[in-house]
Amino acid sequence: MALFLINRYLGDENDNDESARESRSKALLEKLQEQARARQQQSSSSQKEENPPLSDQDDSISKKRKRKLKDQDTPGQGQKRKEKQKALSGVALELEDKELSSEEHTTKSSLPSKRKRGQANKTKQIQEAVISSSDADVGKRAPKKKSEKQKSTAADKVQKPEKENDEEENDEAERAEETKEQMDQSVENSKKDPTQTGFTILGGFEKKNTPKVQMVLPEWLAQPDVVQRDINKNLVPVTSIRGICPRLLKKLEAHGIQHFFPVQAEVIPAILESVCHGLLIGRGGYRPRDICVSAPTGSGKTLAFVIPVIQALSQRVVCEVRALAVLPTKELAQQVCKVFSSYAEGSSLKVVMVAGQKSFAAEQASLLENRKGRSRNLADIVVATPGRLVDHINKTADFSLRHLRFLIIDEADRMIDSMHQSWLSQVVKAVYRAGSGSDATSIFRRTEPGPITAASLFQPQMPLQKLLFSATLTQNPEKLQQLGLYQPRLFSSVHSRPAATASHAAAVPSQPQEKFNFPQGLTEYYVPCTLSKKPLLILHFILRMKFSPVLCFTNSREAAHRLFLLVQLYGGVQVAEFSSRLSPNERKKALKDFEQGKIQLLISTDAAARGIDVKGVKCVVNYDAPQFIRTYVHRVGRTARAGKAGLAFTFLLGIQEQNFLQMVRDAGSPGIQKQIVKPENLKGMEPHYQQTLLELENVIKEERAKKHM
Ligand SMILES: Nc1ncnc2c1ncn2[C@@H]1O[C@H](COP(=O)(O)OP(=O)(O)OP(=O)(O)O)[C@@H](O)[C@H]1O
Repeated sequence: MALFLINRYLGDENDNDESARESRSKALLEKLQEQARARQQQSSSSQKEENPPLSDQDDSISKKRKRKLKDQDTPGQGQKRKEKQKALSGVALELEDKELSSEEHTTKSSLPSKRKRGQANKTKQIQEAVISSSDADVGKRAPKKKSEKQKSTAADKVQKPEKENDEEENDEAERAEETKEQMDQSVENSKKDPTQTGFTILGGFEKKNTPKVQMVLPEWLAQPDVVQRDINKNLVPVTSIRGICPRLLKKLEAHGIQHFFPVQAEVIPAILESVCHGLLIGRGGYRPRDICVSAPTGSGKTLAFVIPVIQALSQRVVCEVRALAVLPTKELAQQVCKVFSSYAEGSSLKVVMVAGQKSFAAEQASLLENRKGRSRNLADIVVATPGRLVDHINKTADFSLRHLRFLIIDEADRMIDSMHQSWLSQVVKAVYRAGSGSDATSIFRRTEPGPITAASLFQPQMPLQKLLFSATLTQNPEKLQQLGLYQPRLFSSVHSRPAATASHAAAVPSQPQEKFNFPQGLTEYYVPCTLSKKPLLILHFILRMKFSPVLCFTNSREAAHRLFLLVQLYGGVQVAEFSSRLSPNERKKALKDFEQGKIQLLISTDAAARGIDVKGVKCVVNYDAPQFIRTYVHRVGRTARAGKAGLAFTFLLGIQEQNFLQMVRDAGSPGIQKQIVKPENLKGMEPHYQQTLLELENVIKEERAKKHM
């Protein structure tokens, strides 16, 4: 093979006379060897002088390689190899000389050491090429590894036996290891003294204790007007609140209300005060402050806005939309509309609901009437869900909010979460939209409030006052900021958080656990259980413990439906479900039946978790543990309302216990107790329950089949 290469170099590869070619080659070889040896001696002595470490390295590598190959060779092969290597060294040097002479023109200026290093490397490459081909001759070529294929060094272009590759890889690894050690050392040194290496190390790998960002609450959030939690001990006679007309007092009496609850006693006077000089301006001639209320579930927040709004609007002359209450669900809108209507009864005020309970056209007809080509407003107070409200703003011609004085946002934290629907910005736009005709030129024309100047105070403006209510109002200023509140005033029964204000600069830890208030009459329990025993437990609560009516919450409508079917099949319990599976009318009927005591167990999704006021619910069961504390607060708040007593049970799987209990305690629960239901108490129900499970499978199959038909 070596001879073939020489021949090829000499341009004789097509020569067919094998013996002649060989003798010519041998003669040439000997001649070349002579020359090469002389030159090699000359060059190696000068190389050693100039660059000893590199040549030493190369030498040691080639020595190692030779030793290894020698070990692998058979005696005959060894002899052959020696001959070939001899020949090769001569040829290689001849080649080098040729290449170098052409290179010399271009690289004369380069350093001699570089040139010699290049020579040595080339020699090595050619040697390797010849050695590998000789190995191939003796049938020792190993298949190339995938990873090796990817390497694109010059040596790789020539195939190498695997062992040789391995050796090179080892050498590479050794060199890489050394380089790494050197780098590590330099990093260490530079850490101690950056000037030593000349490099500045950016960033640090060690963990630093960065001080936490402290959240500072705005003053109005940190220092609220305190609302007493205990309803029963802080009742205020209705007659002691000034500004409520006799008609309203009579209405209150008719509803059996002689005393205001604490939240009502605080908030009603505050709202009435903002309209004491009429609807145009607030106290002292200034724009009234917005009001935020955070008070426990069932503490009477609805009347806290219904009474003052009706009182404020009772003097109005022309019917225009002056109050708008926005609620997250149809059921809640219906409930609030009912309260407004009952207290507006007997006055000239009109209350209209736009929540999708009726057709769009029917809602339009209840908002406006057309008389002799002129449309007339029919609503003073509109109670709406955000979606339907936006539809009317955009699609109902002449539906105007230009006279809106009160914007009530009930379940405010939930409504903030639905801000992405941009309903609030649409409402605000509609409020300040320029009217037509006399409206546009009127001195009472509304413009969006800007900075207070002499000119802005000169023109009286109808202010838009926002009233926010929730049992779990967020204290996150960023979230509240989305509502664009004007000098807000907070009424809150939550005062367990450390008070901090920008002016006092007292810090509150960032991301603090929000605290909520639980109704005073509520007793909380958790029941450890397994997944399969949950249905038995709920049956046990109603059939054995005689808890009724029970409002039971699941985490999905599918779970609610399955449990409903199971209890129905088991028998002996008046049960209904309440979820988005049902039509609005079916849901309305379920709630009504439950309230009237026709239903013992109402199985619901979180659709009924907020705001729903069903009188007489003695017990709430969290069949599925709620994932969020707000959901828990609202669910358990369906009982223990208006200062009454109530029980809340949460079924907990072993895996849920720790996290759930921690979450409830952190939120400020007065205490959740463990309630164990012994397995023997459920045993008697099990055979029938197993039977029911089999029936349930068939019923579900039938339902599915019907659905796919
Ligand atoms: N002053 C009062 N005296 C007696 N009962 C009252 C009084 N005020 C309100 N209630 C009754 O208390 C119950 C709860 O009131 P309401 O629904 O307004 O509570 P809430 O604070 O809005 O609760 P939630 O946060 O769950 O919506 C209602 O049934 C209501 O009729």
